[in-house]
Amino acid sequence: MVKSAVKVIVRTRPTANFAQGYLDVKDGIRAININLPKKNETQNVVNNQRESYSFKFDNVLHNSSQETVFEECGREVISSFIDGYNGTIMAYGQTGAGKTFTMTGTTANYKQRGIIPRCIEHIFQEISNKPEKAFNVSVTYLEIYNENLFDLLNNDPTGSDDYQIMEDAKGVTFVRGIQKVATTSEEEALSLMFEGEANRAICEHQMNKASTRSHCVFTIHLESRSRVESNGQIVYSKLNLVDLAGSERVGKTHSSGQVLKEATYINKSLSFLEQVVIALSTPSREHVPYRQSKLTMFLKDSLGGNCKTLLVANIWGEATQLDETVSTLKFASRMMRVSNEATINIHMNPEALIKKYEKQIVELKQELAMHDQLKGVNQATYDPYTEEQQLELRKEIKRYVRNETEELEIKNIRHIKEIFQQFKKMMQTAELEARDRGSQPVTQRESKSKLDNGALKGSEANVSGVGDVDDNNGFGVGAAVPSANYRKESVVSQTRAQEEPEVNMMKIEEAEKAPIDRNEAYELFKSSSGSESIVKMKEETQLLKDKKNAFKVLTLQVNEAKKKIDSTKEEIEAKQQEVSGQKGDNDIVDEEEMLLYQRLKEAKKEYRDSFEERKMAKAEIDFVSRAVENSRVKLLSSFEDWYRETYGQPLELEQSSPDINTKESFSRDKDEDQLDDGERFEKLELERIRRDDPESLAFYRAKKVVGNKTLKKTLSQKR
Ligand SMILES: Nc1ncnc2c1ncn2[C@@H]1O[C@H](COP(=O)(O)OP(=O)(O)OP(=O)(O)O)[C@@H](O)[C@H]1O
Repeated sequence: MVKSAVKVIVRTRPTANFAQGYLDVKDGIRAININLPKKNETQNVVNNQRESYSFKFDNVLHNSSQETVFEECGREVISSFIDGYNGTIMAYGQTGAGKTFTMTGTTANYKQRGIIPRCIEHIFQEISNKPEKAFNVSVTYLEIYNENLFDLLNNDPTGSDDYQIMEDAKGVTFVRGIQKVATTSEEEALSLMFEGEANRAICEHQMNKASTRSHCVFTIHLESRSRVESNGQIVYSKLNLVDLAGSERVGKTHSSGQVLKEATYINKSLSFLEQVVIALSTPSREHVPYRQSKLTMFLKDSLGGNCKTLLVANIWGEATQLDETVSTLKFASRMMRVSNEATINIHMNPEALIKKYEKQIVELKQELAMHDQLKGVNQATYDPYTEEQQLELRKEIKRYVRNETEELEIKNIRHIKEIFQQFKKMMQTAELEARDRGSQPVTQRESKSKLDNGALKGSEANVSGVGDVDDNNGFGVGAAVPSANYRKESVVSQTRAQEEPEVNMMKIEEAEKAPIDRNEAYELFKSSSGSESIVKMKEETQLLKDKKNAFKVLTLQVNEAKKKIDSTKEEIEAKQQEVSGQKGDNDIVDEEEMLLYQRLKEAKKEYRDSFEERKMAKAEIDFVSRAVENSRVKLLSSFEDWYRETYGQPLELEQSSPDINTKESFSRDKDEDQLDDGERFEKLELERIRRDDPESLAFYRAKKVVGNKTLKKTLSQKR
């Protein structure tokens, strides 16, 4: 068991107006001293307000880089998170102190990325260094605004009353209804972060709320199991990365209306967070008021107990912000008193549980047998009935139904269950036979035989005597008239409709037995359940082609306009030289030159317009390419599902994809000469990143994906 207190790190936002003399930041000795100016000095009023404060923290990061902050805050939490401990990193502080900068960073700049993208990067790195374990990573992104919950991974993040914070039997908190998205790579997880940020901005706009007024929690969920030991253990852990709402006090903001309402909610939830923290740091505590706010409910399993918690207190070291700085530091130092006992969250996997239960069952049976013996119930057994026992029981039931015996002797619960079981089987057999008889064509021979036997007389011909007892099969469907026994060879005529299903059945049976070559299977799939997807993908591919053609035309237009600009400029220059050669007439612009300027202006406008249009077209191409790629992946996975269902076995790995690409005649890796300008630029850019800064590749790719999605949203809103 690891014992740790909540770690508190103070980070200062760099400023040119640092409050020298009032604020003394000693990062070497991890302390901050504050000397407040006396407020009432000038009014000759006795000033009881404390003037100086001294705080000590786990660390003080003064004007530090994002990398240093991550090294101090993220590393340790991540490695214990990978080992199965929950972790929480929270950014606290007044609006503008740098909470979002600390947690997310600037999304436009890789070097300035914050704790969340760095955690994602390191988690996937650590995972790849542990081949002996299998990991599943998933992500949720929650926003709490005015005590309402919003799912930032939902493309319509306008909140829902269905979202509810719950707690499972093991005390793990979760939000019912929000999306938990599985991710297999750094790039995917980063895309989700960017998507959440984009949704947050959209939601902010739609609901007219500032992001600073809400709490945001990006949670990474991890599930790991050993690949080498079969101990059946699954280790679960979650890492909450929290960007808290601005902590400034309501009084200071002199607010009203919506702003006051928001401020009240924030102050309440932060104050409950503080109460929870104080309760947790009091050893004799009886009750911790988690349920007072959504934030504390959600963080319940991440503040006390099973968690490693870290608070980054962001301060803004300017003289005008001193009050807020004191308030932030007070909160931060109270947080340091919380003591956590972190434990690994181990759950058993279902197979291991089954083994455990089987063992328990054997032991319980042994105990029961002993119990029966002590009570003199010698025959009690708990194994299933044998075939002979079942047959014997069926005979007993028949005798009972025929009234040959008054009652069925009941021996024990197992016996009752078996009677019901057999009774059910007999009923099912009877029903099946009744159905068979109803659907059989009557052959001439059988009809004749019925007539011979006098079995069909007038209306009696329809009476089958359902419910009579059949000695062979339990409950019968009446007297076993010859026509009731279906024999294929005796059927004189069958309709085509009756024949066909049989032929098809044979085909399927054959197919199930012998899986065919992947390409043949793919052809079959294309003409059956895959046809719709193929059509959709073809349409998208065609659309992509059209967009690319349009893009080429626009590129030509841009180049034409550029040529026009250059040639007009040359003409103007020539004209100016010609004019300057003519004495005494150098300041006057003649009509020809005027026209040239006019032409230049028009060419420039043409250039700008087609350049903008081309930019838009490029973004659309990116978007449609992704749609095609998505359809390709979906098609592949539905082909795999179809193959598994049809042939009862999965498609071999080496069989899976390549032919689908070539068959649909589009490929992700094109030759250089097949690329258009935009694609060529993108390729060069990716090559540059790969060469100069390979670690940032996933970050850029993820940003591009989300950029496309946001564009899609924007386009669809425009329509
Ligand atoms: N350590 C830092 N280095 C450089 N710039 C910073 C730093 N901290 C904050 N900033 C800049 O200060 C501004 C405000 O920061 P940020 O938005 O992160 O504050 P915040 O506390 O999250 O505020 P809010 O509550 O409004 O979300 C941003 O422009 C951010 O880029």
